[in-house]
Amino acid sequence: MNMLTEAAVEKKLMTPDAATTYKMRGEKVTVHYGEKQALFDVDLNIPEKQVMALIGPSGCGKSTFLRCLNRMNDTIDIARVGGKITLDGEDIYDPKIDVVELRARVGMVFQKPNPFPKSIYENIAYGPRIHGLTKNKAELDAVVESSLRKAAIWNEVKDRLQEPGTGLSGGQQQRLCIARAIAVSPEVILMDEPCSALDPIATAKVEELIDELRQNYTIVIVTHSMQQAARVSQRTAMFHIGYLVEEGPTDKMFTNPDDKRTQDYITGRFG
Ligand SMILES: Nc1ncnc2c1ncn2[C@@H]1O[C@H](COP(=O)(O)OP(=O)(O)OP(=O)(O)O)[C@@H](O)[C@H]1O
Repeated sequence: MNMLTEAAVEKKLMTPDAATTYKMRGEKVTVHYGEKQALFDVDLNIPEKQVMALIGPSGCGKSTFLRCLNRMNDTIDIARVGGKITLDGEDIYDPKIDVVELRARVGMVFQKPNPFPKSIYENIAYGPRIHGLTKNKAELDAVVESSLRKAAIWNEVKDRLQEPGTGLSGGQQQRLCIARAIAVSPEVILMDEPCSALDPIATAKVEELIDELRQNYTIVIVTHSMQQAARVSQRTAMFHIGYLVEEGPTDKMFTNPDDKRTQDYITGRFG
């Protein structure tokens, strides 16, 4: 394939149109924390096998929206979610939905790497074991290895699988947490500022990994770094005080946004 064709194919992949498959759809999503409303009628669809960045000033509702996508807000007593969110067309707030299974399909990686206080091996093996994904030790070993390979950390840990996960560097711990999310074969991976606790070298590795992962997974990432959003995402959604301001191809959002608030935010005028 020549360069031009490759670029055209890439562009097509990156530009959702009528043929785009949306992995998740959010329709009129609202969230209240007690009396306080944190999200107002957010309509936002998540294209399959792309990276979508959620940006906006502190407190605008990015993490709140992210947490709606795998019902993590259910764990906050005062949170109430309204509207509709679907995964492959299925309403994830339907009472029939098994939330544990949903969170395996829509995995999450947090701001601060949070490995279990167990061995590197156990950190990865735990999920497949409780979800009954493997039949025996050999299969479990294979899942552990392939998850660590997909998270680009296998070579660094293969000789120390029985050592504690908490003994790794911050960047390694975050890739371990990504491997742990991958181990239960998710379809979507949610990342809430996954690099904010990492140094620039570890950040670069995680960003490289995110770029590789989008071949197989749908990724939604909350980030405060405009550079990071520009580097890793194909689509960007801008939030402001609980509202979705606009959403579009990352290139366009960073060069020619429709809304002045986006322009102001990406040029550092507020936030
Ligand atoms: N557990 C909670 N209880 C009460 N209010 C909350 C809770 N979590 C978030 N909020 C409020 O909801 C609003 C949106 O918060 P959220 O954390 O989603 O914003 P954010 O854009 O992710 O912010 P940041 O960039 O600072 O992480 C804020 O006003 C926040 O104070």
